[in-house]
Amino acid sequence: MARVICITLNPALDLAFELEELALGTVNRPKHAQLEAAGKGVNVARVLAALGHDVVVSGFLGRDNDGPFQLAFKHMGVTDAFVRVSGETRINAKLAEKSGRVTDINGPGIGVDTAQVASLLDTIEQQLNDAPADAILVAGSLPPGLSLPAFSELLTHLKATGVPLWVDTSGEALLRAIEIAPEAVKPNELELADWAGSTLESHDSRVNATTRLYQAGIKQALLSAGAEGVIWVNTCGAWQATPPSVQAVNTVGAGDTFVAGMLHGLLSQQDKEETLRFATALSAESVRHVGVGTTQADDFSLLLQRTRVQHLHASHTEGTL
Ligand SMILES: Nc1ncnc2c1ncn2[C@@H]1O[C@H](COP(=O)(O)OP(=O)(O)O)[C@@H](O)[C@H]1O
Ligand SMILES: O=P(O)(O)OC[C@H]1O[C@](O)(COP(=O)(O)O)[C@@H](O)[C@@H]1O
Repeated sequence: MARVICITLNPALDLAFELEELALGTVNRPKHAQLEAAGKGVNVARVLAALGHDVVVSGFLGRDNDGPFQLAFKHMGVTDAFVRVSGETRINAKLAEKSGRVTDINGPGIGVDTAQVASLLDTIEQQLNDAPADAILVAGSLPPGLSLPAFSELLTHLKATGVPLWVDTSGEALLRAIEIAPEAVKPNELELADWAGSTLESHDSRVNATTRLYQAGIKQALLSAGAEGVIWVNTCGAWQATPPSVQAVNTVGAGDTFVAGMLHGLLSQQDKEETLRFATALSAESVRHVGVGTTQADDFSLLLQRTRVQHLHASHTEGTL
């Protein structure tokens, strides 16, 4: 069992709607709606805790609506080390259609100030004094008020603790994170396209971009591309994983499930291919329903068997690793 600190700087209550088809500019009446404490680090924590790890959740939470989060943390069995700030945590709408298409409406979130960022760092330091951690994850977008230089500074401090730092973010924050060279990053192909300087639609372009991420100093460079699967480049080489074909009902949380699966495998000292197979199968499991993936699904072993993992030919990364 590992101890992991999952930081969500901008958490959310996810309001998931299940619709036949989204009709713009009119009243939609979904068959099903669900409100759940979420945000990238919270979702990763949910999966890791279910897999038996000791998890601390932190970041910034609005004081005025933290009830659903407190309940969720209790249910998950994680330690709540969120810094409370005044106001309400955002609600993100997730509109899932029968076709599998999902429209995300992610609010800006509540503002934080310099003192609250300092308080977050103190909280993490306190957690590390209480007990060592095996990994720190920073996941999701930045809340208003947290500038890019302040984010870089935060990551620099976290990296300086010596605990392997994993980052999953997007936009300018991703570019800043790559500059800091954490242990691992896991963008999707749209999120990495800006940094890569081109779209990442082809397999070769994805392998090249992930290899470049590794060369930029990121020891575990991971790129996900939905149903197309994953590229992973690390010191031992490059791998590709292709998930089994599943009926996609709601893809929200797939990336978070994948990150949690990778952390689980690596922190449990599992073999690399086994780790990648597990994380990919678990993320494919997650898209069949609202929320994160579970190993409790009846057919999980079948999903594992149907996940293809390939050690890429040396020519893909020749002279680079
Ligand atoms: N339609 C799908 N079918 C099967 N697996 C999927 C599908 N969409 C996502 N996944 C799995 O979830 C992982 C993460 O999904 P992706 O959409 O790339 O991440 P993010 O949620 O961060 O955008 C993929 O690498 C894949 O293993
Ligand atoms: O912080 P951001 O980038 O707005 O993302 C937050 C959203 O991402 C999620 O964590 C889902 O992320 P993934 O689909 O990438 O796994 C939602 O729960 C949440 O609403």
